[in-house]
Amino acid sequence: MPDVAELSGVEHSYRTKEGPVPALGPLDLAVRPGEFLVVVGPSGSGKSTLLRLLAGFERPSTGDVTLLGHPPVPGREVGVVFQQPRLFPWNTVGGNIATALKWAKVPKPDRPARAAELLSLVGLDGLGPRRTWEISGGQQQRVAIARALAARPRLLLMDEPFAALDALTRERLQEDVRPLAGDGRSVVFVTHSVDEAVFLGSRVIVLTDRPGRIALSLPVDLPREGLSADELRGSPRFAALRGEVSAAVRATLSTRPGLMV
Ligand SMILES: Nc1ncnc2c1ncn2[C@@H]1O[C@H](COP(=O)(O)OP(=O)(O)OP(=O)(O)O)[C@@H](O)[C@H]1O
Repeated sequence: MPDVAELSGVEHSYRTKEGPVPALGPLDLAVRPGEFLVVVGPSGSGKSTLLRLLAGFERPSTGDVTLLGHPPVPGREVGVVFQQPRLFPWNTVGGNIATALKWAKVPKPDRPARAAELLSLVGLDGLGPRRTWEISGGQQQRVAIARALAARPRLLLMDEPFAALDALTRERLQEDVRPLAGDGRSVVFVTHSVDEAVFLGSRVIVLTDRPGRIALSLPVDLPREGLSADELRGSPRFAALRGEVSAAVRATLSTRPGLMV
C-alpha cells in the first residue's frame, strides 16, 4: 500500500523581520497506512511545523510534502486536533458535530446517524444536546476529536491534544485514542510526554533541537490488542522503550545551555 503522506528533502524556515528562522529539516519521513506515529522533541524543534506542513497550512521552503500523492490542501483530507478544543461556544455538542458534517459534505439525511456514531466512538453517547460549557475539558477534547473525524480523514493530526488535561483524564483519553489508527486511518501525534508517546505510538520519532531533524525512529513493538492499559504501562518492554526514547530526548538537549525541555 502506498504511504499516506511523505516529506522528502523537506526544510522549513519562517520569514521574520530579523531574517529566516530555520524550524525544521532537512528531513525525510513517510507516514505509513494505519500507523500511529508519535513525534517527540524539545520545545521549538519543529513538531507543530511538521503537522502544519502535513495539513497544508504551510508550504515547505525546500523539498516536497505529499498527502495521498499530491500536495496537501488545507481543510481537506486531514483531521486536526489542537491543544485547545476550539469548539463553537454558542453551539451544542451535537451542533458542533453537525457543522463539521456539513463542511464534510455529508448529505443532510445521513448526518444524525453519523453524529451519533461519532459521539459513540469518542464515548459521549447521549451528550449531543449539552452546551459546550456544560461538559468537562476532557469531554470537550473528545468532541474536538469526533469533529476531526467527521470527514473520515485518512490522516488525523493531533498537536499535544491532552497537554491541558489532568493526569487521570489524560490516561483515559490515551486509551480511547490508541485504537484510532488502523484500517484506513493513520495518526500523527505530537507530545512532550515520553510515556504518552510509547503508550500510543506504533512508531516514535524524536526530533533534534531546532531545526528539527530525525534523531531516532523507533518502532514500538508492544501489542495493540489483548493487554489492558495497566498491563501495557507496567510491562518491562514498555519501560525499556521509554528508556530508549528518554535517552534520545536527553541527547537532543545536551548541547543546550541552561534548562530547557
Ligand atoms: N509563525 C512563525 N514565525 C516565526 N517563527 C516561528 C513561527 N512559528 C514557529 N516559529 C519558530 O519555529 C521553531 C519551531 O516551532 P514549532 O512551533 O514548530 O516547534 P515545536 O516543537 O512545536 O515547539 P513546542 O514544543 O514549544 O510547541 C521555533 O523556534 C519557533 O519559534
